[in-house]
Amino acid sequence: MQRLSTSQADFEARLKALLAFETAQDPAVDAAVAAICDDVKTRGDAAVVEYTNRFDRMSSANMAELTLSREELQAAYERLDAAVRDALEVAAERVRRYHEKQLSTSWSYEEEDGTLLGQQVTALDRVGIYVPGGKAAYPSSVLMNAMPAKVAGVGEIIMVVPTPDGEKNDLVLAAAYIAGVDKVFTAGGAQAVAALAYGTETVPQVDKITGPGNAYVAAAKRRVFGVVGIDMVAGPSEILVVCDGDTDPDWIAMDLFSQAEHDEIAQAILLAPSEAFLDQVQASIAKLLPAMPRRAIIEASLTNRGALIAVKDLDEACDIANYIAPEHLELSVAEPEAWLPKLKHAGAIFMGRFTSESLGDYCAGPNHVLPTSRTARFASPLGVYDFQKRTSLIRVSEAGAQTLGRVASLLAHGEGLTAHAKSAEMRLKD
Ligand SMILES: NC(=O)c1ccc[n+]([C@@H]2O[C@H](COP(=O)([O-])OP(=O)(O)OC[C@H]3O[C@@H](n4cnc5c(N)ncnc54)[C@H](O)[C@@H]3O)[C@@H](O)[C@H]2O)c1
Ligand SMILES: N[C@H](CO)Cc1c[nH]c[nH+]1
Ligand SMILES: [Zn+2]
Repeated sequence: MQRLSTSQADFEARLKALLAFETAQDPAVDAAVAAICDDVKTRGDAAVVEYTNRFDRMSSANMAELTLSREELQAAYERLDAAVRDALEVAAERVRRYHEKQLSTSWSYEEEDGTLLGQQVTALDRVGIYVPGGKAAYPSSVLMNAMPAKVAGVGEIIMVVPTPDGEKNDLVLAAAYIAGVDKVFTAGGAQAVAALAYGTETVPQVDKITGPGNAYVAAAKRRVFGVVGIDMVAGPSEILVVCDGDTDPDWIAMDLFSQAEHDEIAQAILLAPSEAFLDQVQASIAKLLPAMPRRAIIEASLTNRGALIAVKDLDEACDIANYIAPEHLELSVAEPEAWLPKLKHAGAIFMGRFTSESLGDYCAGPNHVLPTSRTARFASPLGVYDFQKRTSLIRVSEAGAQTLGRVASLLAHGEGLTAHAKSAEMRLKD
């Protein structure tokens, strides 16, 4: 894991190099994904089955073998250990309650002359949710995608999830059952994204695709955008911890591991105003890492995209945090609220020493599908608003047509658009 300091002359260049890890736009990945998407568009189910067999080491004969019914989801739910099932229910309920606050409603207002202006909010008809499953199974991601869609009132939710070696995860299926997912296909990667976007004999075409995934999933979502909507391109997980030096270094080391264990190219960075504290965290990492079951992934991630960075003070840490615009920002400091006004760019901010990022991953309530790769500069967490859309409403009264007609006519003539002008003028009384 790199040790950096903002006092180094080449710090900026080193930080940029650390952040410039963008495999989602790797030309080789893009080329492979383009071929897969075109093939699925042309050959439908047959291509989805072939790619799924190849990449997930399966031997399905047809799409029916990759289709799960609500009954199978229910059976998985019933097989769960009662304590685990309760935990899933608690998480689902907390996620639902949080997202209900995000629900937008239609509005309108009437002007003095009787003209009405407003906005009608409607839910999407059919969405596809991508649940990653290559290196780990993510029941929590089922909830984080499906619950806001449900709260928004989406008509139909189609889920895709890879099941490498054909191993289905009961927690994933049970989460789909709890969240009210309508159909599940056990396929992942670019082929599943393409199937949702273009539709196949078996997979219904959706209006929007949401959910995180690896570089192949990200490239496929970029590619099909326009045919369908997408939420964002959420890539490998990231954590940035800002610590004042007074948190148990073991806690901080484990928080860094928690995101590093997702992927060899996950990002884990610590900013602290004390070299001595960074030494302690480094020692904790060395002590705790050997016992971690996903040690190889964590080690690779910390080597590829990990750093312990010494800063001058917490003010400087906030400036760097804004530049990094991380998916998750842990503020492990005495008074986290005091620093909030300085922080603009992060997918989610975890405030205080007891708020481990992992609580947000599962059950705090806010969504864990968050902008990565510095896109928190302009993007927001997945939410109910991603499953709703807005339509403008305009009802002009006869009186309103007189005042607005004159304005529109002048502007239309200014643009040289005579039909526009006449259309407004014809409604003028004199
Ligand atoms: N931001 C979030 O909310 C969030 C949540 C959970 C996971 N994640 C991230 O999602 C990612 C999940 O990645 P994953 O790999 O575990 O699962 P995944 O489901 O995204 O990808 C697995 C699929 O990738 C495809 N694939 C693999 N190798 C391929 C190849 N050589 N050519 C073509 N296709 C290939 C296969 O079809 C396979 O089914 C991780 O980076 C993790 O950090 C993010
Ligand atoms: N940290 C991931 C988002 O980057 C979400 C997750 C799911 N399970 C565990 N973690
Ligand atoms: Zn996580």
